[in-house]
Amino acid sequence: MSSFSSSLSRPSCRSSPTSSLYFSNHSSLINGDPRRSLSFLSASPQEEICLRSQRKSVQSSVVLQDVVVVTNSEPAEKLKDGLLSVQSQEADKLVAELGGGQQESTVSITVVGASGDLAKKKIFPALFALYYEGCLPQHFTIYGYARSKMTDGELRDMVSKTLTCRIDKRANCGEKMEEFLKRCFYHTGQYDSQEHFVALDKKLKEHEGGRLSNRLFYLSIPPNIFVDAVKCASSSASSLSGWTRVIVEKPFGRDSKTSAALTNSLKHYLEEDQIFRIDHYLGKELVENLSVLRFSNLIFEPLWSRQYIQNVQFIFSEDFGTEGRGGYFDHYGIIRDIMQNHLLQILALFAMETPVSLDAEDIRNEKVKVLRSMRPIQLEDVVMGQYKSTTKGGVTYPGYTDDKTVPKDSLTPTFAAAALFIDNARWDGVPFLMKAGKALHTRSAEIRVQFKHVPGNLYNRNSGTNLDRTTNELVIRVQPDEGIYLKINNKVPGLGMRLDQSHLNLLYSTRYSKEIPDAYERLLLDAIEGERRLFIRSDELDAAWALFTPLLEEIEEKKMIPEFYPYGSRGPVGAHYLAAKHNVQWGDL
Ligand SMILES: NC(=O)C1=CN([C@@H]2O[C@H](COP(=O)(O)OP(=O)(O)OC[C@H]3O[C@@H](n4cnc5c(N)ncnc54)[C@H](OP(=O)(O)O)[C@@H]3O)[C@@H](O)[C@H]2O)C=CC1
Ligand SMILES: O=C1O[C@H](COP(=O)(O)O)[C@@H](O)[C@H](O)[C@H]1O
Repeated sequence: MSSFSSSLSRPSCRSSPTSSLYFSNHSSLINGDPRRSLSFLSASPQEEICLRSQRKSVQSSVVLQDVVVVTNSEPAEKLKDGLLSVQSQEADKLVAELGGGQQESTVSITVVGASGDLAKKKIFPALFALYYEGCLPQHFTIYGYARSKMTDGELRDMVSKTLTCRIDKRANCGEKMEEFLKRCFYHTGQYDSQEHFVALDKKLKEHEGGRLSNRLFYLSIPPNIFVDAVKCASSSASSLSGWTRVIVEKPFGRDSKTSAALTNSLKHYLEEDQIFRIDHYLGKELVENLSVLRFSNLIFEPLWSRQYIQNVQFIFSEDFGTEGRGGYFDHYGIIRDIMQNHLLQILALFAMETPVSLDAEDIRNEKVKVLRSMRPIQLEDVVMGQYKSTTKGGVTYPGYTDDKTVPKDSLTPTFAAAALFIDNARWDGVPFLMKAGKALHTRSAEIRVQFKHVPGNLYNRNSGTNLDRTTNELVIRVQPDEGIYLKINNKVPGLGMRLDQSHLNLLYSTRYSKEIPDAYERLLLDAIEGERRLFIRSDELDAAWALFTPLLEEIEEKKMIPEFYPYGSRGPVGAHYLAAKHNVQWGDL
């Protein structure tokens, strides 16, 4: 099976010891010096070094058992035979020399809100996975920061309970966990205390040991304290020698006004390029693959328009309720929690024009353009629901308002469906339907592209009476059971002429033996590398809020009452009427 790479490709960080040459074009420059380039790299099995330079500058990758550094002063043929191989522990020194005596660097990652749910569930496990894969730099330290009193040992205990190894990554996993935990520390502090951040800064400096310091702060805290934490981190714990970046978790405000206020406050302390607004759906494998599917397969891009596509559906469903997050959720609701960010981001990637390049700014420019071409959502194109308690098989499932943190008379929607339109030449008149809900019958996220009917189809009479059932549909299943399939009409084998609909099916678990990395791994690594492509730029955020704010205000002003649906059902029937109004049938029925 062949595999290939591009300048955006990320070779698996710690390549397994092998002598294969993947590809090499010797074009990356060290310190911009056109006479010298860096090909690289791998780690020895004993000591991992993930020598990963900016992907913009490194385009070649030679993977060998030892760390390998080559310069393009050698002709290509000679490089293959005469690679300069060094012991892994010497690699940094050598690279520093090649880089003109550049200082060794270190990355300190501070998880602000380390005692919380997201930190435990996602951030520490993702950092460990990156460490296991050899993707973290040689010199790195992880600090947990929160108000809860904890020792380093207690943090390590807490974190160790969350770490797992992938099924295909069992070798030395226990050892790796131990090594990783030794790099994790904890600092107790208030989020608005300069003094506490000064103390953190002091500890970070001790670990950095005089190396060039790069610092990443992950704000895993409630949004009302984002600005306090950013203020303290930037004034008292910024790096003085390297970069300082801040990952901000959603929600980025509740509407255009509050989002703009948050952006302004953040920009008071940080430059836009220091702010990494995370939308973890952009880090999901199948969402990353959307552009690959579309732009690297000739068969799809020509069909990607109103000429062939009848409608597109973005569907998110969870088979559990707000469980434990009712307090947060009630203030936001499903439209802000899922549609305005996760589903809209996927829609923008789906519908944007071809970017000039894969550069972050080129992609984000196209996303902004398509978002700004969209019509603000009309209330009559929205259906809302809220789950109610139900008893099934002797088990009673709670309703949304049974959650103690939710007001009994809450009108917050836990389900919504909406029809959106893009007023540009490519998509004029094509309904983009979104559906998102909690406490439904299943957990899934998918994109469904329903194509138009075949004009004058010769085989209509062999396909049954319902023409809608014979349209082609491309399904991108984001989760679970990641896969892509295309529904096609096919002749049922036999002497007669009968057609049925079958699937051309790319199921990831059967095609690829590798386990799929969690979205947070990709995004954390991108933030460490300064790759902004999958993070939300402030103008994208403005455009996203501009679409939803008038609708949200109207819903709140009019105190719209959501339709009730039983926990574990398929959601309110109103969603079907909405689809029918736009001549669409939901594909997930
Ligand atoms: N959990 C999830 O699945 C997801 C979360 N997010 C977002 O990520 C961020 C973190 O989420 P999550 O971990 O669930 O949040 P938590 O509610 O668990 O809060 C994280 C930490 O912040 C501190 N904290 C909580 N409330 C307050 C408060 N009122 N004032 C000061 N400090 C407080 C607590 O630490 P201590 O008391 O020790 O200081 C807590 O452990 C939030 O912005 C959330 O919206 C986004 C997507 C999914
Ligand atoms: O951002 C959020 O996402 C989760 C769903 O994420 P997933 O990766 O598990 O699909 C959702 O449960 C939560 O309400 C929302 O805030």
